[in-house]
Amino acid sequence: MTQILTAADYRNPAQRLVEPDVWDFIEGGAEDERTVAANLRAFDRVRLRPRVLAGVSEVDTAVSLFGRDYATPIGVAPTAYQRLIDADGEVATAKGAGAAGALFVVAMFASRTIEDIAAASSSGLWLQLYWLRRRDVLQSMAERAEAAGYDAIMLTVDVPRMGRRWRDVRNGFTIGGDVAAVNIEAGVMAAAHERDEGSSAVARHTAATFDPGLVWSDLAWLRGRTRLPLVLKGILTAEDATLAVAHGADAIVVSNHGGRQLDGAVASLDALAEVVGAVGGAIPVLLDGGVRRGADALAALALGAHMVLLGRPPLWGLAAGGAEGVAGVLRATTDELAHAMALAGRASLADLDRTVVRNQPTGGDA
Ligand SMILES: Cc1cc2nc3c(=O)[nH]c(=O)nc-3n(C[C@H](O)[C@H](O)[C@H](O)COP(=O)(O)O)c2cc1C
Ligand SMILES: O=C(O)C(=O)c1ccccc1
Repeated sequence: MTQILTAADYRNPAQRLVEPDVWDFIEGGAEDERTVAANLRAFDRVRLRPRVLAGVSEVDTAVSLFGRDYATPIGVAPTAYQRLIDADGEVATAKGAGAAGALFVVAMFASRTIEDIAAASSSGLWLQLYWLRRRDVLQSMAERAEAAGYDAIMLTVDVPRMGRRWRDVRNGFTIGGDVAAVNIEAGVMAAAHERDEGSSAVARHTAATFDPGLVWSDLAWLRGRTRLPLVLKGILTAEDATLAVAHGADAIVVSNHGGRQLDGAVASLDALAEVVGAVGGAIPVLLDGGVRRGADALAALALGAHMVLLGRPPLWGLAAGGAEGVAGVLRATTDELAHAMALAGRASLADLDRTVVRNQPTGGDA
């Protein structure tokens, strides 16, 4: 029995506790999973430049965003169907994130209601949406989020179609039993639940319900239907970062969807500098993909991220220990961040800048 000291320590217990096909759904990525690997490798390449005699008796990881204070800049990325791995699902995740003082982004395909999750939360919540053909469903979900006290809408823009996740196809993966996307009318979802050789449940979701015709000018429609800040998730280039700012995004997330969409896409960390450069401080930039330890968060924050989000690690925590496990993952990584900040001679997040990270000789994922 390994002691649980780090976020990664939740991974093996989690794998033992979930069904193999659910494990593959969580861990898997698109096609050859090269971008999954690249996200992790990019952090492994980072080398830090510690400063000394910097007075680090108090180290502060507090950050605020959209008017809300957080104890940590490490939050929980949106992941669908959390009841696949815990009976309480997103309600447990909300409790865990709240206990750690962390942001939790609730997925459109959550398996608990927007309102039940809000009732369990003591921290900031955002609601993630995909661009559905049924815009009335988008509008009503945005309205429900606003009424339930969510702080922002996050529109995921890197899924015009679902990435090909061969593990799920080979497993004939389906979402079933008593797990469902309870915030979306059953009629909208019907096609997603039919079994089909050569496809997977998640691929059928997109084919049946997502609108791949989404273009920049469509964003004004959503903008006009919610007072909440609008965050775009899935930006990897300076060009799109510039367009996001021009079209009124309130924040963007540098993300390749955890390597689950375009296999071969650039690692999130490797895309961060060009995106931050293009945004030029106009709006906050967040990052997800491959953040596993506090030092990873430190590197991303130093390169200009305002917050980082964890996708798979909170699911390991949720599977292994419910709300406590989610809080454990967030606390372990936040504690590592504070520790790394002290040893790097930077006592607050405001002290983190590019001088924390040594320039990479190759400058990318070579
Ligand atoms: C099981 C699983 C389900 C996901 N579901 C969604 C989703 O519904 N919406 C979304 O925008 N991103 C989704 N993502 C992507 C995550 O939000 C995030 O971008 C990614 O997991 C970050 O990478 P990491 O897992 O390496 O931390 C999902 C990721 C996983 C692993
Ligand atoms: O976005 C994802 O990665 C994902 O796995 C998913 C699954 C079901 C519905 C929507 C997204």
